[in-house]
Amino acid sequence: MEIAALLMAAGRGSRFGGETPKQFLPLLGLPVIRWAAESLLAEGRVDALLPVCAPEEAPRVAAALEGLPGLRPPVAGGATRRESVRAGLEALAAAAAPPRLVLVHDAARPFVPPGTVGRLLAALERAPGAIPAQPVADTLKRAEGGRIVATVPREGLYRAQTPQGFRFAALLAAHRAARDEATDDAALLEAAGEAVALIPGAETNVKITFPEDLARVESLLLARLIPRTGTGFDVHRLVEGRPLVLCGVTIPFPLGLAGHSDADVGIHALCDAIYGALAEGDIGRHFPPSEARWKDADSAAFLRHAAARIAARGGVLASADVTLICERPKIAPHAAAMRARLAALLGTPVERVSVKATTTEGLGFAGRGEGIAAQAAATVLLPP
Ligand SMILES: Nc1ccn([C@@H]2O[C@H](COP(=O)(O)OP(=O)(O)OP(=O)(O)O)[C@@H](O)[C@H]2O)c(=O)n1
Ligand SMILES: C[C@](O)(CO)[C@H](O)COP(=O)(O)O
Repeated sequence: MEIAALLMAAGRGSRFGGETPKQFLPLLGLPVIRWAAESLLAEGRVDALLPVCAPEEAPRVAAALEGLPGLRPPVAGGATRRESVRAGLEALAAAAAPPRLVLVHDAARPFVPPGTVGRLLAALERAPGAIPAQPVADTLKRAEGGRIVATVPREGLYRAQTPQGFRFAALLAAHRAARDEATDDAALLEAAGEAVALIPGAETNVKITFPEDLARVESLLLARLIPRTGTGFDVHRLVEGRPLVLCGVTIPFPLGLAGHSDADVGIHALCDAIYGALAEGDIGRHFPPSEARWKDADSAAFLRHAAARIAARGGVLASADVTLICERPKIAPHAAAMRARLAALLGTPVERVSVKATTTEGLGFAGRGEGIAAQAAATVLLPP
């Protein structure tokens, strides 16, 4: 194996707070750690990805990283970041073929700027260690008891980021020799008297430390996403002896809609709009009417699937708008409940969901009360 990467995820996120460690929180629908891993692997240079996490988090890490190329089973971390990295390095050292180079990346840094890994690997041809870093731009003060005691010259000062890259043997030796704590791995190589090169860092390579960092990263990612819009249209016939289910809400009415599933035209049109925005076919492709298991099915399952497809593509639903077309029943009294139900199924704030209705002025099949139609539009923000 040439290049391995340790993905550090054993921290508790005490400065961030909350029940769930920050690296597992959702960021536009995907866990932070998934963004970190995908952006680390995006340049296609890493042969093995070794997550390091608390033992009880192993199932959560495996689920979050499922399907990524080169993924290895998680290694148990320690009480400090240094101990966790050491555990990961020892696991690599015990492998049949230890790597020549190793990258160490924080799972709490979800956005590795493109080109970073290539620049690190190139720098490792000249030095045993290399890290991305940003020059300090603010004036630095040292303070005691809330009072400034000195202004620290900022010339030559940098803020260290990850991923950090190392020749594996050099980093392993530095960790094995380390006696003191260190907040990054470069510090251990420096202490061992080894050269560590700098490559340009980026302001977008944020480490999520405090809650406001998550909001900052979310807006950075949103700015990179591309809006894609899809439309959907569906019609079902009104018949006796069936419940009337529209946009996930059962409405008292003497007739119901006929169909293979529960024939919820609103949800069907919205699913098609979402699949259209994703360019992933239509509802019939995902849930063929030829399959008996969808007979009388609750269409809620179809909409949950469409929402899961958005998340799987790393996207987010920006808006969903459904128009029901019928003379009767009147939709307005039920529109709020329908919006709430659709939003719950989509896992999205209700403000992003709209349900409205129109008649056809008595014209056509809808005007004659033979059936109900629905049209929908959905806009999804997707990574490029
Ligand atoms: N014992 C530890 C501590 C930290 N980390 C990882 O190292 C990265 C950077 O650490 P930091 O931001 O300090 O995370 P936490 O230790 O979780 O945060 P805090 O210090 O606020 O508790 C994170 O991805 C974190 O999961 C780790 O693997 N093992
Ligand atoms: C490794 C690191 O992300 C480089 O900036 C940072 O040092 C981690 O430090 P923390 O104190 O554990 O947040």
